Amino acid sequence: MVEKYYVTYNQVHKLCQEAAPRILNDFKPNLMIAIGGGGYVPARILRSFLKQPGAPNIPIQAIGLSLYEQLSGNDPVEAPGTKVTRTQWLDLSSLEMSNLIGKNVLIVDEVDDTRTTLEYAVKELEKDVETARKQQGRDETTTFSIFVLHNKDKNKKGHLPANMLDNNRYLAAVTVPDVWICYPWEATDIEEHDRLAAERGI
Ligand SMILES: O=P(O)(O)OC[C@H]1O[C@H](OP(=O)(O)OP(=O)(O)O)[C@H](O)[C@@H]1O
Ligand SMILES: Nc1nc2[nH]cnc2c(=O)[nH]1
Repeated sequence: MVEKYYVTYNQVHKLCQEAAPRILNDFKPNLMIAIGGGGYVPARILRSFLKQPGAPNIPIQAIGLSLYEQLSGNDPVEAPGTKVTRTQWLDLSSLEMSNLIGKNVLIVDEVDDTRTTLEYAVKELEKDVETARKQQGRDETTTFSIFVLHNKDKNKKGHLPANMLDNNRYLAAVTVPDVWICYPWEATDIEEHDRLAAERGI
């Protein structure tokens, strides 16, 4: 049986709060790309902590990527599928893509497990932005950084660009062992979830 860690909304909120100064100082994001569904809530919480007086909110764009499938009816633990499925992507022909050119883009997800999803997101976004940049004849560099709530300390199947890791453009709020993390937005009984978090949270 895989060990489960229960995380509360409060903990997620505080992890975003604690990470925000480093993100502002080092990544200086102009916009966030949340990987749905798990990246949406942290991205929205983070936006409030990244807000600078007098400046507008940092926009959040969304992509939907799915790799995991539920193992059995009521067990929250899921198994990785064989390929990443795009359930939502940026519109390549629209402002969405040209908005990324020359910007500091922060990719947000809740968990880095096998790293397959993040590898896919970074590769595909870099490729599409480069295509848009060339099409528009622009000469600006787009810089991607990553924020996740939890990174699992394990051998990764997926890989991130060396310059992203070398330049510290990857931030995990917490590094955890290879356990299954249960997030509050997945709970169907939040009171029970919070009870379990109090008993055996991180
Ligand atoms: O590092 P990896 O092994 O790729 O796993 C991480 C991904 O798995 C989860 O997504 P999931 O496929 O469950 O989709 P969901 O967010 O819509 O639930 C999670 O939200 C990450 O995106
Ligand atoms: N909820 C959840 N989703 C995941 N996707 C990959 N690993 C995990 C995990 O530990 N918890």
